[in-house]
Amino acid sequence: MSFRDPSLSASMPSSTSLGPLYTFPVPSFINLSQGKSTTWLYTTAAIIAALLILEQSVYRYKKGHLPGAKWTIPIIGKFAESVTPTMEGYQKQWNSGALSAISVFNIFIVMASSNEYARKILNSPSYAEPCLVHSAKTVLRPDNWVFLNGKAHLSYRRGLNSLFTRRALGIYIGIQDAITRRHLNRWLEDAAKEPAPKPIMMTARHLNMDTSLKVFCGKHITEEAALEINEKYWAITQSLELVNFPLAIPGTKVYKAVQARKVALHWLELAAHRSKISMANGSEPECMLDEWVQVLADPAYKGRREFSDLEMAMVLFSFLFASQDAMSSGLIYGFQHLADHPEILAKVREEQERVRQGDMEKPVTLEMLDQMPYLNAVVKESMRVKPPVTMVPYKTLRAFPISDDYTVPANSMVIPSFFNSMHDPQIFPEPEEFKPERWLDPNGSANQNPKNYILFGSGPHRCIGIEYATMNIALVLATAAVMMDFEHELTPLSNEVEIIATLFPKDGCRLKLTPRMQSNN
Ligand code: HEM
Repeated sequence: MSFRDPSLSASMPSSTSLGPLYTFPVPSFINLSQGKSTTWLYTTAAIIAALLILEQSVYRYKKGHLPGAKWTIPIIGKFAESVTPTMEGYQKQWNSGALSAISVFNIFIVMASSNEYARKILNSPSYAEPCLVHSAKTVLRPDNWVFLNGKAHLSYRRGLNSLFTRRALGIYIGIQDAITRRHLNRWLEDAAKEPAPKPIMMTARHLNMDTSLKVFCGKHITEEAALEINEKYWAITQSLELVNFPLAIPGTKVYKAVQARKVALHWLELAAHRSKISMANGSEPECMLDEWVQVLADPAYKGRREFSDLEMAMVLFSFLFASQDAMSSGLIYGFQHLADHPEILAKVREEQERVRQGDMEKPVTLEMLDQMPYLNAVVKESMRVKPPVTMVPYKTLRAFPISDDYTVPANSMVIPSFFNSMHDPQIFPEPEEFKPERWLDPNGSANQNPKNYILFGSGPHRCIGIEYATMNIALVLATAAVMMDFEHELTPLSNEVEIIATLFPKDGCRLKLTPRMQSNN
């Protein structure tokens, strides 16, 4: 029934039961109980109609002149689209205007698709703060540091910066190199047994998870623990829908994700405990936890010194949460782009030969990565074409005058979207094309407009793991390029995008892998 149905509003006054003012003589032939139920029926209908009209009026008022549907679907709004999002749907929304409006379950949402507005939201902490998806607080635990804002966030985050210094990255890269080789060798062994092309979706996710866990915890986490976390983590990814069943009751996605988080936190907490013992016994730092414990013990360190095992575990879990899907997406598209562009893969291999001086077994160091500008351009370009994170939900703390003629109401969701910034044809001519060369010219429009490369966000919540993430994707792609040939089996779904928290090729990127003679290109 439409809320605009005139017969409905016409019947409203006579059907309300607001006391003596509206009492009518009831003919004696009408049975009293039937009369009462009819009155209740009309009353309920009137209330519902009033609420529906109110809902529409509030939506129209908040939307103002922004593009977007004139009316919102009663109660659920664009819920159906948010459950099965498509790139085409998002693109339509982004292209409808630099700011556009939608509503889902009466949450008023403003999408900001231009670079200017996206950056403005990310850099206006007094007006808007990150709110992540609805399930994130339950999955991560509300006391996780990522939910801090303002000064408390700033000072907590400052303490964590020491985990991503060049010195720390120098420790991590050795671990990344070893884990990557181990996994890629396993990929090749499996391919030798079953040579047909197979999707790398889950194997690449496993490689990422294993790398992260070993970088974070080193020898303080067992193989069994790492395997168990990897197996259970998929439940967490699946719970990251924009709107989810709100209660974590058995059977729901959020419940399963919470169980997975409990397992992960248990192992990470144990690892923190072991790291503290190991460092107290005078060991050299071998992973992120060790580095953290050592920094805290440094007499020159000025921040808070005491972190319980659980608190450290929650920080590491926040890193897993922030990185697992984004890094996997970046990696899988990296493989797909290289496989689809053999001429670019050949240039990556040329550079590897040169920097590794023919010794393909030599572990990659930070200094070697510095000498691989082409590889870095490949990684940058691959994530520009298919940005793993296309948007981040923020919420307004108060009315936010985002432009001269529009103010986002308080308590709205406001979503900076990154896709259009990174596909702006003025800055990235032929934006859909994979062209690493555009990053090699320091005077080219890509390098001259760094604000458009908004892949990792901007402002106080900008990604803390940028260097770590890019170096890991670079290292895996470079190692794969020298160890194996990968042939992409193109299917009708290869260029279709699946959105599962981040972007993935719908067919999972089906590769045929064969070992490579390492000395030729
Ligand atoms: C390709 C990989 C990655 C992408 C595309 C990515 C992207 C992002 C984006 C867009 C944000 C939100 C920024 C904002 O609101 O302005 C973010 C935040 C964050 N990322 Fe990443 N990220 C990646 C990898 C990582 C890794 C490897 C880590 C940690 C090891 C990490 C840790 C975080 C954390 C902790 C935050 C929240 C920061 C805060 O609130 O202060 N991310 N990331």
